Amino acid sequence: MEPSDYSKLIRRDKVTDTAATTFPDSVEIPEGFIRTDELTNHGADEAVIQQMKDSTAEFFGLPQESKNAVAVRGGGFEGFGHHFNEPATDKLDWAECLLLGTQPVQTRNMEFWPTNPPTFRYALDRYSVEMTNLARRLLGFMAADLGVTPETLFSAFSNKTQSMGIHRYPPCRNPDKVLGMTPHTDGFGLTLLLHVDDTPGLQIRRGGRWFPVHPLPGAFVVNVGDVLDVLSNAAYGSVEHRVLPHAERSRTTVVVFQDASVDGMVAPLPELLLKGDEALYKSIGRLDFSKGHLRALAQGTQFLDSLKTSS
Ligand SMILES: O=C(O)CCC(=O)C(=O)O
Ligand SMILES: [Fe+2]
Repeated sequence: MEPSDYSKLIRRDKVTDTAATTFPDSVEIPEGFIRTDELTNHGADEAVIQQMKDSTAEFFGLPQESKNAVAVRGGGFEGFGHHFNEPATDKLDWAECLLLGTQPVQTRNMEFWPTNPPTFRYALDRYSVEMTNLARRLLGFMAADLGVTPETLFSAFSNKTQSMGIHRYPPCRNPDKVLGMTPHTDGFGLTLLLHVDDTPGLQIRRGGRWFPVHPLPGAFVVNVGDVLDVLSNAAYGSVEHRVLPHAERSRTTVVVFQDASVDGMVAPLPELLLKGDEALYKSIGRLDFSKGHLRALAQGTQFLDSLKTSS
């Protein structure tokens, strides 16, 4: 793998359009939305990725009662079902989703890990490790870009929670009437999104407008979450995104969230502040951060705004 390929992702200035996107040349790719469209040699094992895709597609193809074997229970997050329906709008997102905690290994709730298809658990386990490693490679380049030691970012991310959202958005004849996923920013460190098929649907908001992110074969979409936004002291901004359903085709994605914190806190990296940077965010405990993030989502507000030191 060529380091230069990774460093391309980290650029925060103008990134020129590639064939796979619909960003007009004049539009800057949003800060912090570090896309891996040129990065087909990301170093993750293709066989593992393929098995993850195949198992995912097989799982969603099963009859409803099979999928409900791992249905979400009570007020819990993990399991299969309809998550993310916005109480404020009373609208159900046009999606089915399997949510799982995948790392650290000892925190896994295996009752939510499907045994059908029989390859799924194995695929999930191997994919989980590949994504931990891919994130680590990205973090190495981010550290260089931020001017901090790699260990600073590695330790912020190591042994933290990794979770997966495995989504299927069925086709919808009235795509303008519903959303596949409500606008939000991700409430973790780093998000690694794999398109299982080539159906478009993901959009990001920039300057009040929505821009489509088209799937590119063999590439990951890498999204900065709110936690990394704070850790990087706003060098990498998280970006609001949403999913629109497609009129004729279903769309399936596997989304991995790598969490991060420093001594249980979400705060600008001390090493950045030691260099003399002014903290742009207040520090907050990891749990309070989650609560605030969820509350803001329900209210349709931006949680990070409330953490800005200038506000
Ligand atoms: O499926 C997608 O394209 C996006 C999913 C997403 O934004 C999420 O799981 O947070
Ligand atoms: Fe998201």
